[in-house]
Amino acid sequence: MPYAKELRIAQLAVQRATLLTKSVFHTTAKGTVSKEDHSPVTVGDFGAQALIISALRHHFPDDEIVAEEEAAELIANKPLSERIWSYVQATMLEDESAEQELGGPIQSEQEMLDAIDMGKSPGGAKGRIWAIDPIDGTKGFLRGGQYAVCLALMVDGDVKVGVLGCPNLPVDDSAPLDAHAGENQTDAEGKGVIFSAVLGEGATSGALSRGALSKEAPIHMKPIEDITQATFCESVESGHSSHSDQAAIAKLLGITKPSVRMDSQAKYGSIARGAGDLYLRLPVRADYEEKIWDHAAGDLIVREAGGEVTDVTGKRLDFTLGRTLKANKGVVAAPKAVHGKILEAVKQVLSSK
Ligand SMILES: Nc1ncnc2c1ncn2[C@@H]1O[C@H](COP(=O)(O)O)[C@@H](OP(=O)(O)O)[C@H]1O
Ligand SMILES: [Mg+2]
Ligand SMILES: [Mg+2]
Ligand SMILES: [Mg+2]
Repeated sequence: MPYAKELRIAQLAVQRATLLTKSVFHTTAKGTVSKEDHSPVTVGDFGAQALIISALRHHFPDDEIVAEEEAAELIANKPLSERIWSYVQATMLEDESAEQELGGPIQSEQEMLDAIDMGKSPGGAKGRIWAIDPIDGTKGFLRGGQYAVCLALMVDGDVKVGVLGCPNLPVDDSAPLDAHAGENQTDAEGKGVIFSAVLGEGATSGALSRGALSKEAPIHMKPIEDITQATFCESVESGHSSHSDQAAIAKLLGITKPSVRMDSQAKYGSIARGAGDLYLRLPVRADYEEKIWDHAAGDLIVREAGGEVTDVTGKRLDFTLGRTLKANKGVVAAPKAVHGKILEAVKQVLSSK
């Protein structure tokens, strides 16, 4: 299979990073600080990013990396840096050979800070570029809701590999779609799923494990016979996508079921495995540029599962333009057969505003 090594390393790296986020979640002080745009970042985001970048550097030292977080804040905040370092040191895959495969532990706090700062590539249309969102849905993570550790490889601006680690989603692809699923379930009861895709090779899901990778199975979007019976997913945060526009679109399509609100790219994973049907992300602000790390893995996983992903104008998401999706507005993801119909409703709602 093409990109077999990249896929395996990405899956192991995502799996290890989720272990760190889970241990941070179980402490009361998550080291939350507010970034310049007033969004939160935690010990979990920084630590997960350090661990993923260290694994990528070990195997693919010449690849570029576009990652969400940077170390500037930590250089000025030594206690926070030390806390992250203690989690990074303590996190390893329980399977020793898998841990070794990732290149072993980061050697020092400084090396950790350096790793965090290796994600500053401007991105673009040329070469091999990894996109990392160490915790997507940080607000969901803090609430005990959904979040995802996200990693994608782009080659010449085309997403080739995508991996999403979703520690709070049920493993079972046929479990009913429920935004609160993870909240009442333990890991032993089957919580934690990893979604993956390689371009042209399909999409899969498997159990997130604490060690070696688990067995995976192919996933597919659910064919929709009757759009009025569809379930659509949207963000929890009304500041990230327009709940009112999404409700108007659903109404126009005759959808009566309430939306399922969940944070993060767990939405892409959920529709890719047929637990939900549609994902609508209508812009709230005309000037917001979606970040590539918020979409690269999910876009590929949904397309490989039989879906179509475009923006609200019907254009494919364009990952060639740098760290943001400058040429796109919003996201409309649906099974291929009905995407055109959904898009018509989106356009109609937007043009009547
Ligand atoms: N005004 C806005 N419009 C759209 N997305 C936004 C936004 N402000 C922040 N976001 C992004 O929304 C992501 C979460 O998506 P969702 O709403 O689907 O859970 C955040 O990722 P992080 O949590 O990684 O920062 C952040 O990048
Ligand atoms: Mg963020
Ligand atoms: Mg994100
Ligand atoms: Mg994030």
